[in-house]
Amino acid sequence: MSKSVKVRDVFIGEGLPKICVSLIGRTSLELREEAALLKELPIDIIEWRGDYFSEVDEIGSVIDALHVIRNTIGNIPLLFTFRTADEGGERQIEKEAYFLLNKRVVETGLVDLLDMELFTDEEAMKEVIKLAHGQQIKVVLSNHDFEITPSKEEILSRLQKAQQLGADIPKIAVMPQSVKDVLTLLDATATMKEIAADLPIVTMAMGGKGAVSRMAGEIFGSAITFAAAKKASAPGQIPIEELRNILNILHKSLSHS
Ligand SMILES: O=C1C[C@@](O)(C(=O)O)C[C@@H](O)[C@@H]1O
Repeated sequence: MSKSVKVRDVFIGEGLPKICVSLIGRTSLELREEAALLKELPIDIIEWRGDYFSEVDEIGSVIDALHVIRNTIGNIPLLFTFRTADEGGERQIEKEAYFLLNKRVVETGLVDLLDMELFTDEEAMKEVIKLAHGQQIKVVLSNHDFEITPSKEEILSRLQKAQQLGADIPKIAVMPQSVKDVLTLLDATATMKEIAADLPIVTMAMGGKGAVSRMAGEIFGSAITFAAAKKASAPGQIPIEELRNILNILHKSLSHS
């Protein structure tokens, strides 16, 4: 039985995969409007994609925007992510600025989860993880491959590396070039679930071919699925209401088996 991760009232890794939707506003005003919209939808977690924010270089503006988001979304768990251009994000950032931003966000205590990219400076990353854990913030260590799907062994080794570095939730997103690649991702997910049974993991194959991986997490072992509100934050995301229905259908089938 795998251990779940509790953020506010949400148990990640138990029951249905949790639906996460990204805030991708460029200004504080846009973020407020988006957050108000998301609050009314059947979602479990909100991700703020800080790399979309036009004032992300100004720590003060980031903190102000965080207050706006937190005040708007109430008790919904908030994940902060700065996705670098190297891994499919909106902009590039110096390593030092990346860690400083993540540290400052953690220090506010306004977020519940923090995403950091796996392939970066490990010492600096460990320091932020320690800081986050001191604030009861859970850490997602992620990796994105927008070109290909690595081998099963490589996917497993990346997820395990995330686990060894102290992730509460290891995550990987890959791009399938074929249907077999989707199977590779699902196979790696199911295997990781068996060998790392005490941690929830998050996996997805992006693009149209990979969409099934965003629906079938409860079967194969992925604990969070990212859905699209008005605009997707990655290729292949499914609209929230449709995804919710599919998750419910698969959940029912599993409880009958
Ligand atoms: O890492 C992820 C997953 C994602 O890339 C996806 O494929 O749904 C979407 C991103 O916003 C998020 O940070």
